[in-house]
Amino acid sequence: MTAEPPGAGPVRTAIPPRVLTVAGSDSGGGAGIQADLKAMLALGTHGMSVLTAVTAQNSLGVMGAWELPLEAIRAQFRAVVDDIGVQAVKTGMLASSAIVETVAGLLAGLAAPVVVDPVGVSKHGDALLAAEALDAVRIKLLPIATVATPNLDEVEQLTGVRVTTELEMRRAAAAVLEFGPRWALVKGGHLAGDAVDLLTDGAEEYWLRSVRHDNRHTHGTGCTLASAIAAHLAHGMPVPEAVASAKEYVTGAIEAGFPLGAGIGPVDHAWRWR
Ligand SMILES: Nc1ncnc2c1ncn2[C@@H]1O[C@H](COP(=O)(O)OP(=O)(O)O)[C@@H](O)[C@H]1O
Ligand SMILES: Cc1ncc(COP(=O)(O)O)c(N)n1
Repeated sequence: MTAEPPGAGPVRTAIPPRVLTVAGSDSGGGAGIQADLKAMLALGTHGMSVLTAVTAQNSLGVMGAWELPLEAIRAQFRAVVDDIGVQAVKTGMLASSAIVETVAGLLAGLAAPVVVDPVGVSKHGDALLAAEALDAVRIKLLPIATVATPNLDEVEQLTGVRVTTELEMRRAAAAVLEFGPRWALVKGGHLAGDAVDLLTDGAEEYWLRSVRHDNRHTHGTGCTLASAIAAHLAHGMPVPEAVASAKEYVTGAIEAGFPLGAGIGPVDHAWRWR
C-alpha cells in the first residue's frame, strides 16, 4: 500500500463531540440556550438544543415566559438523538414539574453524562422554575445526574440547607448527594470573598477557588459553567478535570463580561479568542 499524496483524497475534517442543552431561551442572549451554545462552541464541541421554554428577557429582567408543549420537547429530543447522537447533556431552565418529569424520562434512557443545573431564579430574582416542580427535580432529575450544579439559593430550595460560610458548603453538598447525583458541585458565587465552589462525590473533595472579579456583568455564569462541564465531559475528560477546566473558562468569561443594556450584562464566551 502506498500512502495517498497530500491533497489527493477528499478533505476530511474531524467531527467535534456533540453536546445537547435542554433549557430555556433567553432573548437577550446572555443566559439559557444562547449561553450554552456559545460555551459549547468555544470549547470545541457541536452544540444542539432542546428548547423547553421561551423567555422575553434582557439585562433588566424577565418580562415573560412561555413553556413549550411536552410533545415539542419530546420531538426535539428524538430528532437529535436518533440521527446525530449525543456525547453529553446539560439541563437548565425546565419551568414545570411536567417538563422536569418528561426530560428526566428521556434522559434516563441515554448513555451519556448529564450535567443538571437546577435553575430556580434568574439573576434578577424572576422565577424560572415553579415551586411545584421542586419535588420532581429532587426525585426524578437529580438521581440521573452525573454532576448537579446548584447555586446557594437552589441548594437551600432543594435541601433546606442554608449556607453562609465556605465550610457550610460541605453539609450542603452532602444533602444534594442524598438525592442521588454522582457528583455535587455547590457554587459559592453568591458568597462574599473569593468565588469558591465545592465538588464532591462523597469520597473525593475538590475546592475550586478563583479571585472574585468585581464585575457586575455576570448574566449567564451558571449556564456557562454547566455547559462548559458538559463540553469537557463530551471530550472524554474525567469529572474533576472537566469541572476544573470549566471553572477556569467561566472565570475568564466573567472577567471579560461587558455592559449591554442598562442592567446586568453578559459574560464573554469568546474571551479566549479576543
Ligand atoms: N464575581 C465573580 N467572580 C468570579 N467568579 C464568580 C463570580 N460570580 C460567580 N462566580 C463563579 O461563577 C460560577 C457560577 O456561579 P453562580 O454565579 O453562583 O451561579 P448561578 O449563575 O447559578 O447563580 C461559579 O464558578 C462561581 O464561583
Ligand atoms: C432562560 C434562562 N435560563 C437560565 C437563566 C439563569 O441565568 P444564570 O446563568 O445567570 O443564573 C436565565 N436567566 N434564563
